[in-house]
Amino acid sequence: MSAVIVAIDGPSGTGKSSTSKAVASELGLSYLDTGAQYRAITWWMLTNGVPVDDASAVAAAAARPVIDSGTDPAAPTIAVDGTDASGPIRTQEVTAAVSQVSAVPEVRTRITALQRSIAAGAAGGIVVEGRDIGTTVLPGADIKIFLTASPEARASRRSGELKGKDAAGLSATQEALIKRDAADSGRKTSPLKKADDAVEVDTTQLTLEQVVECVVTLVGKAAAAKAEAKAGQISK
Ligand SMILES: Nc1ncnc2c1ncn2[C@@H]1O[C@H](COP(=O)(O)OP(=O)(O)O)[C@@H](O)[C@H]1O
Ligand SMILES: Nc1ccn([C@@H]2O[C@H](COP(=O)(O)OP(=O)(O)O)[C@@H](O)[C@H]2O)c(=O)n1
Repeated sequence: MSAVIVAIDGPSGTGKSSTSKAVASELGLSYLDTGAQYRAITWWMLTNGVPVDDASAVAAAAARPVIDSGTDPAAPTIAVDGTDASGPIRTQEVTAAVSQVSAVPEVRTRITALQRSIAAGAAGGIVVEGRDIGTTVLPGADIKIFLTASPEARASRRSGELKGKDAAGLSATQEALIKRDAADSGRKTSPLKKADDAVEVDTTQLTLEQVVECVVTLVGKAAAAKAEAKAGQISK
């Protein structure tokens, strides 16, 4: 597989992380979870007493945390100021605050620059998943995929992850998910949006294996087209 850049976007619970990791592992590509980076900066704001509902306070602090993402799809990592943050970034407190923090333009500028430099450094190619990868972060990606699924399917997947510990209940989980999607889609800077040239895959009725197979096929086609275009240029 040549060094393809794959952008996978979509709302929460559509299968972005699971699909991206599996596709990257299967094709020998690096993997970047951009949601984990927004969660990491949000966790830093919360633990450092920055009021997350004050956009100017968040903007003023946006450059302070050092965020480091490991891009091995078999063992992705996220560290903040040298400390492993993979557990704390998944708490309900962070989930509830992340849309507010990620809407602040100074946060997006900083994290977008970090994402672009990680993608540029992935010599063997990379799968980058998030909300604005195809539209803003990597508009020149070799293949863009936009995953969707019904709100019911997404909520039941999220609830299933909590394995009986979904104290809030399925309908509250669905409500929180819809609220976060609305905030992510409605923000001014770089909202959650399908790129015009992205391929939309509705995963509601598909198993994870079927989604992975579909994406692997799409990436394979994009890689072949890229290799062919390159060969054409060389022979000219
Ligand atoms: N097609 C699918 N069918 C059923 N469950 C799925 C499917 N895709 C993902 N899942 C499960 O749904 C949950 C959320 O998936 P995840 O990849 O974290 O979504 P996202 O990154 O879009 O929020 C995970 O527990 C995952 O195993
Ligand atoms: N490229 C991205 C990725 C995530 N995000 C923000 O980060 C949050 C968490 O992303 P995530 O991918 O971890 O969310 P889940 O769908 O996995 O719960 C999103 O709700 C967005 O607010 C973003 O703004 N842009």
